[in-house]
Amino acid sequence: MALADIFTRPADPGTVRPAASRTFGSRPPLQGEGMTALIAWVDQIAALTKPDRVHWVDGSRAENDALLRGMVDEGKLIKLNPEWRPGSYLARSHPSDVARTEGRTYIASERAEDAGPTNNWIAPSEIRETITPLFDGSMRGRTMYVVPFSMGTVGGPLSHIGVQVTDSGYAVASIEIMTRVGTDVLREIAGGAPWVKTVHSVGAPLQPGEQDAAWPCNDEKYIVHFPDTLEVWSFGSGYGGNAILAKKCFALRIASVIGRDEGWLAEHMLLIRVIDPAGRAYHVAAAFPSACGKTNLAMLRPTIPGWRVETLGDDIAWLRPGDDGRLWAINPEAGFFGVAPGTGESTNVTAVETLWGNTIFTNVALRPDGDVWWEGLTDEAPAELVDWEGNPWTPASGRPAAHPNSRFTVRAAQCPQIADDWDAPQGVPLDVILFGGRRATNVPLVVEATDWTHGVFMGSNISSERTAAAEGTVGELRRDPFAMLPFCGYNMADYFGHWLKVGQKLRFDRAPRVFQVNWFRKDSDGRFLWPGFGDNARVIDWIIRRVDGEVGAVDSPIGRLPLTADLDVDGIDVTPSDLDDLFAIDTDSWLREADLTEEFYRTFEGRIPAPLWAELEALRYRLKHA
Ligand SMILES: Nc1nc2c(ncn2[C@@H]2O[C@H](COP(=O)(O)OP(=O)(O)OP(=O)(O)O)[C@@H](O)[C@H]2O)c(=O)[nH]1
Ligand SMILES: O=C([O-])CC(=O)C(=O)O
Ligand SMILES: [Mn+2]
Repeated sequence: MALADIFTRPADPGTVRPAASRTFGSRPPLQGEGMTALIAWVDQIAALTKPDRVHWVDGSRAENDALLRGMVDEGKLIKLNPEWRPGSYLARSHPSDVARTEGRTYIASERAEDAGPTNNWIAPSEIRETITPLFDGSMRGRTMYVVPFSMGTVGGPLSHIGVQVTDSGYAVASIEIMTRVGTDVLREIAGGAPWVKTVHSVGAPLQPGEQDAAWPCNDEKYIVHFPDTLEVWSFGSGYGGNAILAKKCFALRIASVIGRDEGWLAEHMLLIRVIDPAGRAYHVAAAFPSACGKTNLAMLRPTIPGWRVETLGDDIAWLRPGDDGRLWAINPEAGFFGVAPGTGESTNVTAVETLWGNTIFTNVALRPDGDVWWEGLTDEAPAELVDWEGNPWTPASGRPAAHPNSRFTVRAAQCPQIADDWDAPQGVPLDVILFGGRRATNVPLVVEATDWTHGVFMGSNISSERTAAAEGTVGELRRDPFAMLPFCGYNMADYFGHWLKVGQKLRFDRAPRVFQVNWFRKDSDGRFLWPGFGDNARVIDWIIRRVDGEVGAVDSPIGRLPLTADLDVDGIDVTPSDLDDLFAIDTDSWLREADLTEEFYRTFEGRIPAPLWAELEALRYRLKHA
């Protein structure tokens, strides 16, 4: 018996895994117009990509086990020692395929102005001419998997369905963790539910008898979105956001366009329920750029007594105004694709506990005992490791053992503090929205927006230092409005306008309150001024007390700041002078930021909504007259 058979997955309240009852991988005998259209589309893609086999994925345990076992046999996954990490695997990507490739990511809307200046626009006909020959025969020698998935509970009022065809077993296994996969989704499609078409090929056809690579991919990469026809075509990469098309491609880029047309918002946000010492519950959504702390805040363990956080989502939230004038949110995903480095007992113990088993790790280091390791998991590195590229490693090697963008993929239901109702179809009503980024200077620990429009202005101005989550120079400051710069599927000026419009649908006294936070401010020696992680609960505490009207605030040119006495810093190493530095507002720097905002707004050639220009002028006025 294979090890994979011994270690069964724990009961998972998030999904019902159906039994594999019919011929393995064959198309289920469902009828209906929707099914006919799906079959025709699958046939068409197969005719183009020419796989050896087509496998319809049913999401069953048996199927998943067979897939993973096959990948181990082919050398594509390393099975971890089940004594330490049951049901878990390590994948090592090609060194050229370790992050999203934003330069190769396109929005192919009919009109260039619909994509806007922040996206790589390309004409649909032109890019189809470029990529069709690449997909022609691209799956030769491989299996083409047909993966029906739902974002949000199957059939839920905020949910949306997609189908990914892919020639990557790694992508299939990841989608099975990150979304709800199965025949119940096909039943929805058969019954006429609309669905998004997503096509993925690693772009590495095999000649008969040719030995496959451990991580097949292609130097040429194209991640192309067609918002007008609700399609995604991704070629050449097997990595996360490039290959799990349900995630950034569908649930953000395509969904943002659907949301624009239907009156809701698809956002790069974590989602939590915060419970105060009196037992009152509040819902908080927070938008931070990639690798800026969403997963960490989503799994927060407050260091202040009496407070509790329940996890609802760690990366994506879909927000919709309800009939009650509140803004309702769901997490459309079913798993976490989290950054490994920096995840440890002292920073995010919840994540460490979530990863006990049933996890796919990508590009972390391997221990001699068959478990995994990455920088920050423990204070001290093991004496001997195999690094993410498969080479021997010791602490003296002078390079990281795990890739800085190495990741874990694990089901949400495995998180020890997941909310019981995390997949409730109607979602939760939001009390607070946070915007944040990684800023060594200028941006205070927390500042409150005066109203919705000011909050939208704040969101449109988020900038952050670049991280390893995408290609580019780490540390360089870039503007990342709403943490959506790489993920908004349409013109960002229109997107800002859409945010203003959504605000008008909310009852003014029930709209979420908006705050900007920055856990990453440093002193002149480059030391973080704020301890972060579990102590971020202290900032949340202040925010919740603001929402309840229990504490006042100080008006500043950029928004409302806490009165120093109201921020609970009992028992942490934050001096009064640190606090001054955390909240210092340098007028000249902010005036320069305002100039940069103007420069940024001007790139949209007249499309920025007037209320945001008014906010900018008001900010300048306040700064000059402070
Ligand atoms: N100094 C400091 N670092 C933090 C804090 N929260 C998170 N980090 C670090 O920031 C990095 C990324 O954190 P994540 O929570 O994985 O970021 P994310 O926003 O979920 O990233 P994506 O999955 O790429 O969207 C990790 O190395 C964390 O250790 C904090 O409060 N303070
Ligand atoms: O999409 C990815 O590859 C990883 C991710 O979550 C991000 O970059 O925000
Ligand atoms: Mn994350």
